[in-house]
Amino acid sequence: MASSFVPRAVFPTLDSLPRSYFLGHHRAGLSKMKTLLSSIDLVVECRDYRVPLTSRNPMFEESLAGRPRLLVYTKQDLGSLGKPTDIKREDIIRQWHSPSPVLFSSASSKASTFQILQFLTSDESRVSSLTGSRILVVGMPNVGKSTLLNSLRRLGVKKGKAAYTGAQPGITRKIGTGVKIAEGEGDGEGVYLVDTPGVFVPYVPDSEAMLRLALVGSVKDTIIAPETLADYLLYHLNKVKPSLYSEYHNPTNDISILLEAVAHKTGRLKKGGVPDTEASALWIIQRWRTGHFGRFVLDEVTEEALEKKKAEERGQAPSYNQARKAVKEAKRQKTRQRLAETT
Ligand SMILES: Nc1nc2c(ncn2[C@@H]2O[C@H](COP(=O)(O)OP(=O)(O)OP(=O)(O)O)[C@@H](O)[C@H]2O)c(=O)[nH]1
Repeated sequence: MASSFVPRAVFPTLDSLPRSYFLGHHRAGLSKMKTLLSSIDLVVECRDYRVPLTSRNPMFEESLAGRPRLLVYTKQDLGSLGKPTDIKREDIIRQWHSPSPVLFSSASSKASTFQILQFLTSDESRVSSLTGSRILVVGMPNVGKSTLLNSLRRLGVKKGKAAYTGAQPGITRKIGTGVKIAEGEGDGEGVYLVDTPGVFVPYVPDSEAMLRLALVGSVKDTIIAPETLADYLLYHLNKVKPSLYSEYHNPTNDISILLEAVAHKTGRLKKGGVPDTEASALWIIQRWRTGHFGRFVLDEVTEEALEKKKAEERGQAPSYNQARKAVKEAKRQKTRQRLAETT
């Protein structure tokens, strides 16, 4: 019976999970951003609303310091129901970034795009009178940078799509030349947005943080087994409201039971009617990413959690080299372990 169901209190630590997804084009993108900085008036850093703490990439703060920053929390529609708890969370996020301004956006909300456009076009002091204003849009992979750019352009200069978007990370590979999102007074003037490739954090401190980033789509779906990711989603669904998947099964902590039920109900079956659990896992994950199976935040955003996160960052934010060393050491350990198991 549903009333006797007890969700898992913790998700197990998965030591074998990769902790890095820092690719060649991430590093190249970041270096190019640094070289552009002198011609940039403002940095818009996009973060995913569903992982406000986990999606912080310290490399943006380090590499792009010295320029004013606007924080835009994207995909608000996937994490907020507009309830008092959501509004409280947004207040905490604003306080966290103060004095940098913070705005929240949903691709489907013209009002949120309008608010961002107003901000980007209103501060006269940022606009250089000869070249117009140049704004760099940065963020983790798949956070919605290109979508935001297109929405701003549509609203600001009534023009169509200028940047490719897609459900998997890594669609934008190169830094663009600048897309006009608002007209200026003279020739060549206006507000220009420069789209950039998403850059992943060099090292993810724990397996749960990696699962969160993978669940929101910052990591390609081939990096973590879909069943593992679906299990992590189930852990959250059960914490939020197990009835979110009642169409498929009664509350359960066993992902294989849920995946089999989904496979049968949606026809994801292999030869001989065997449930295709991998395809079912991918389907559940995709459905959640598009707002089905509930709209909620994966990070715990409370004043205490924020203080804890800040203390952790002060104490142990690893440099890129330290992170690489840690990844290499983890790989070495794995190889040693494998060798020991085979001898
Ligand atoms: N529901 C919802 N989906 C969004 C929103 N913004 C973007 N998306 C979706 O998120 C996915 C990624 O969007 P992109 O704009 O391609 O992300 P990006 O940050 O440019 O990605 P990279 O190319 O990896 O840098 C797409 O499937 C978008 O449709 C939003 O506000 N709400």
